[in-house]
Amino acid sequence: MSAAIRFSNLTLGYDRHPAVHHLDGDVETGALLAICGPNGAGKSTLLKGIVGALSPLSGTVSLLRVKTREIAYLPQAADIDRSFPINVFDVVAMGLWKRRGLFGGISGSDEDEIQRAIAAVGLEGFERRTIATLSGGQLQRMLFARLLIQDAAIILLDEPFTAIDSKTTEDLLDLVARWRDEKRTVLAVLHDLDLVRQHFPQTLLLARETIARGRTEDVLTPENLLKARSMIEAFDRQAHACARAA
Ligand SMILES: Nc1ncnc2c1ncn2[C@@H]1O[C@H](COP(=O)(O)OP(=O)(O)OP(=O)(O)O)[C@@H](O)[C@H]1O
Repeated sequence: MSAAIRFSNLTLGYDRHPAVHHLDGDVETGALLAICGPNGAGKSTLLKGIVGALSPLSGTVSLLRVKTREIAYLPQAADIDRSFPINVFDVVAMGLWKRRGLFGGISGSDEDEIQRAIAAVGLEGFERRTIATLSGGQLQRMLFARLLIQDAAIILLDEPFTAIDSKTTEDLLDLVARWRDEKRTVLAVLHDLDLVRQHFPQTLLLARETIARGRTEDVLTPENLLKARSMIEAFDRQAHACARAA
């Protein structure tokens, strides 16, 4: 298997304060990789680095044989402005713009594709509903329909199943399995370790730096999880000490 993403001594952060340190290694094409770790471990920061929303403080993240526009990214639900007056059909249609260009227009066959994606996530009949009127689960289904339309080689999901009921989670996990069968590379930030163990063969455990990566059953051991938690707690204590000294 060839690599899709390569990290080389990658450090990412904000205002020159590192949040992810010295990350090395490859993500294989077609991998189904969970990114786990305590709050503040740098998981979302890593996705932002991969998608190019955050430039490295040092080191590199390289996309191999894939262009940035071939990445689809689902941010945390909290990052989405639900007051924006737009309906479900138009949000899903936005998944096309990287393929068609901003002023490309939507053809009849595009409309069919959008309709199929809406049906695939179980939202038929919701096309003209504004996003403010959707439940949390319906909103997430809509965003998965947009990911389907993007037809991306690499798919990044940031806490896709948080606050989503078990039926919706199962339906969306079926789409993730479909992407795996299509040999797309999927990276998902997840907190539910049982779900990771059941559905994600590979895991990267982060605590600002790599604690472990590889087969999920080898990574999510009590020892590694304890180590990750202690590293984050030690870092937080340091940060408080610094703040007091300042
Ligand atoms: N925009 C930002 N500006 C400054 N610091 C930030 C910013 N976003 C995140 N951070 C900091 O970077 C660190 C890593 O945050 P990140 O959101 O990547 O963690 P996470 O592992 O995704 O956490 P969670 O599980 O809570 O979502 C944290 O200390 C956080 O406070």
